Parts: sequence; structure tokens; C-alpha cells
Amino acid sequence: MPVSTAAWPAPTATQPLDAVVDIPGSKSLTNRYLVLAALASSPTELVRPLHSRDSELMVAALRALGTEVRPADDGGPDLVITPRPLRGPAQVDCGLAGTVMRFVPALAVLADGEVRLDGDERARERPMAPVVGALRDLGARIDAAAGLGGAAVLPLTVHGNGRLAGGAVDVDASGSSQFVSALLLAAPAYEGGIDLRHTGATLPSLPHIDMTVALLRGRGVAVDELTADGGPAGGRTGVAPTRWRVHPGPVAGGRIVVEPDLSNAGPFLAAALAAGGTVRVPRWPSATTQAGDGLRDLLARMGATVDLTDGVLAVSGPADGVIRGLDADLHDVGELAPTIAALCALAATPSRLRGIAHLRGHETDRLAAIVTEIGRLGGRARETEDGVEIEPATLHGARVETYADHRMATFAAIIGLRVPGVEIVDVGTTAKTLPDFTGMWQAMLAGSR
Ligand SMILES: O=C(O)C1=C[C@@H](OP(=O)(O)O)[C@@H](O)[C@H](O)C1
Ligand SMILES: C=C(OP(=O)(O)O)C(=O)O
Repeated sequence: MPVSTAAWPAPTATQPLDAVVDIPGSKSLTNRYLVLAALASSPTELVRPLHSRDSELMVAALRALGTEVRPADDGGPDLVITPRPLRGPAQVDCGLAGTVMRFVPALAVLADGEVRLDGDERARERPMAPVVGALRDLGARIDAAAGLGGAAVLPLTVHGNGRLAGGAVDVDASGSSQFVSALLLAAPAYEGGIDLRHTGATLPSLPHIDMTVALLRGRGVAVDELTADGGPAGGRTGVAPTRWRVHPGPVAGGRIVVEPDLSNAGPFLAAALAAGGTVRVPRWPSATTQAGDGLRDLLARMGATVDLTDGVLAVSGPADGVIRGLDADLHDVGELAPTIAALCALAATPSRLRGIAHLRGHETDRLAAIVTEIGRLGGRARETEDGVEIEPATLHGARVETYADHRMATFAAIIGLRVPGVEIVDVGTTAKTLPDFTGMWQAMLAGSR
């Protein structure tokens, strides 16, 4: 991937914000709906899907496997997906998208023919072994490159013959919830479905697995959420599941409206704390499985006033402008960590973000990136075994590195609202999930949208 060396001067806020920001569709929802649409028994119409690098990579992957994906008849941004028999030979570019590199192999095992998957340089380092190992255990033939300690990584070649036995399998998903989601999403099309048991000590990002289960059920697939010994879990039981059974059967098509990406709303809502004033995000769902909904509580704990009325989330910065430090376990919502860390760097009291060791396997090693870049800005941060600690400090401008990580770019933009002279290297990396980030950011400052 070309890395631009031109740095973007992050705008400083000169007055309190008063903006309405319309956030594009959720990455996690869009890419799940696309996978399910490819397996469905009838066409799917996706209304307001995300159009970004990660979702375009998923669309291209599905097309490479034979699925028809086209714009809706009105030529607008909506998509119509018509399932076709999955087939190789195919080449799939995963870019740096965790959803593509983990979800597509689980689908590619159902293709008749060879499917080769590769991605950006950093994608070749992101953990893949649990999903590759599980697919092999379920009957797939996969050749994978060997990474650290011989673990399977991209590039890999899936030798499919149009079917997979499926059945019982153990997976250590302590490195990423996406290993579980990948296997569950494709499992209705496996002959025996799947009975997946998570064996690791911890399981990050459980809301993302809940999202997978909710979407499968929404498409008519039977899913059991269980404890390791087969007892009931999930939903109203209040017990976190560690085992999931997906029954084989048809996946329904139909019309689906995609929720806005609540995690991508994060930097804009955080801006209200950094700059003062109020930012409103319309179409905030009243009930959702998106991790980004956790922002309401986290931002309130940092001093914001948060109000959700008639589907509009309004976040206002503290009246005295003082951001409170935060001690929080972000294990379930690790995706929000860079955004929260930016506010912690501006806070008046110390912060401790815990439960996020798995962020070392994200787009970059996010714990190292957060600590390094806060240091570069004159702040004080240190890495712990499972997170970061951030102390109050007077920050100064700097050229902030982003490591091909969209959330490190938005992290720097939040700090830049208060700290003059912040320049963001390769701000274009935000196109991973939010192609018009700089335009939206400037419009927010102008209070126009
Ligand atoms: O399934 C998904 O859509 C995601 C799951 C999470 O991954 P991890 O479990 O690896 O944190 C999250 O951080 C990522 O942004 C999206
Ligand atoms: C971890 C993230 O992405 P990915 O889907 O590539 O894992 C993220 O968007 O914060």
C-alpha cells in the first residue's frame, strides 16, 4: 500500500462546537451482512452500507468468489447482492481488514476451486492461526505462510471442493473475537453446522460475537449460546457464552438498513470534550450490538453530558472544559481505545486503560503506538501488560505517525483540536473505514453538518 509522507495539519478548535455529524454505515455490520448475503437463498438489498476500503475489499472478495454485487437500481450507494455458487480460482486482497482476512477464508472453504488470500505487509503479521487451524480441523485443505513461531499467517491458499463437513471444533480466540465470528458466519452452510468451543483464557470484544449471533438469527439461522459444559448462556441469562452451536440451514435474504458506525462516531463525539460545545449524531440506534454504544458511558465518565433523545445522540463537553481521567476495562470495546486514549492524554487526572492486550494484533501494535505518539506530543504514557497508563501533561505540537492505522489518525486529530501544531502523517489511512474523514472533521468545526 502506498504510504503518503505528506502530513495533514490537524485543525485546532477556535470556538465551542455546535455540529450535527451524519456517520456512514458500520464496518462490522456491513461486512457481516455481505458475507451472509453471499450465503443466502435469495438476494439481499443493503441500505446505507459503508463504502470504505474495508467494505470495498469485502465486496471485491465476494465478487472474486462469484457472488453478484451491484449498486441498487437508482444508482445510489445501496447495494444488491445476489448469491451464486461460490467458486475459484480466485485471488482475494484482504488489505489490512481483519474482517476480510478472517471472515473470507471461512467462506472460501465452500468454493469449488482454489482461493488465494493476501493483504498489506502488516496484514501478514496479524494473527490468523486459530481460524486456519479450526477450518483444517473441520475438513478444509489450506496452505498458509508461516509467521512467528511457525503460526499460520497470510498469504494462504484455500483448496475448496464446494463443501465442508463442519462439526465440533475448539478455538483459542483470546487474540481476536473475529476468529469466532468468521466461523459462525459461514457455519449455516457447513454440512454439520458448527459447535465451536472457545478454549483461551480470555475472550475480547464479546459484543462483536453477539453481533454475529444476532445477525445470523435475524437471517433465520438457529444459534445456541452455551457455557463450556453446554448450559444456557447469552441473552437474558447474564452468563457470557464460550461455546456456540450454529445449525446448518438456509440464510434468508431481504432488505436490511445498516446502522451508522458508532465506533467511527467516537472521534466526533470525543471532539465535544476536547473542544467544548455539542456534537450530535443522528440515527443512533436505541438497541444495538455495536461496541461503539459503549461511548455513551465512557464519555459521561470523562465529564461529558450525554443525551439520547429521539434517535439523536448529543454529547456536550464539560462546562469547565476539564476532561476527567478514566480507569476502565476496555476488553469488550477495545476498538474504542485509541479514541479514549486521546481524551486521556488531554485529561486533568491520570488514566488507566485495561484488558486490551489483544490490541497488539490490531492494524498496528496499538498499545505501543499510543504510548509512542503521546510521548512525541510531550505527554506521559506507559505500556502495561494489558493496556496503557496515561498521566496529565502539557502537550505540544508534533508530527504524529499513524502506522497505517485509521484510529491512530483520528486519535491525533482529537488531540489537535486543543494542541496547536499537530500534523498527521498519512491521514488518508482513515479511508479504511471513513474515506471522507478530513472533510467531515472540517465540516464539524464549521458546524455545518
Ligand atoms: O468482528 C468485528 O467486526 C470486529 C471485532 C473486533 O476485533 P478484535 O476482537 O480483534 O478486537 C474489533 O476490534 C474490530 O474492529 C471489528
Ligand atoms: C481493529 C480494527 O479493525 P479490523 O477489523 O481490521 O480488525 C478497528 O477497526 O479498530
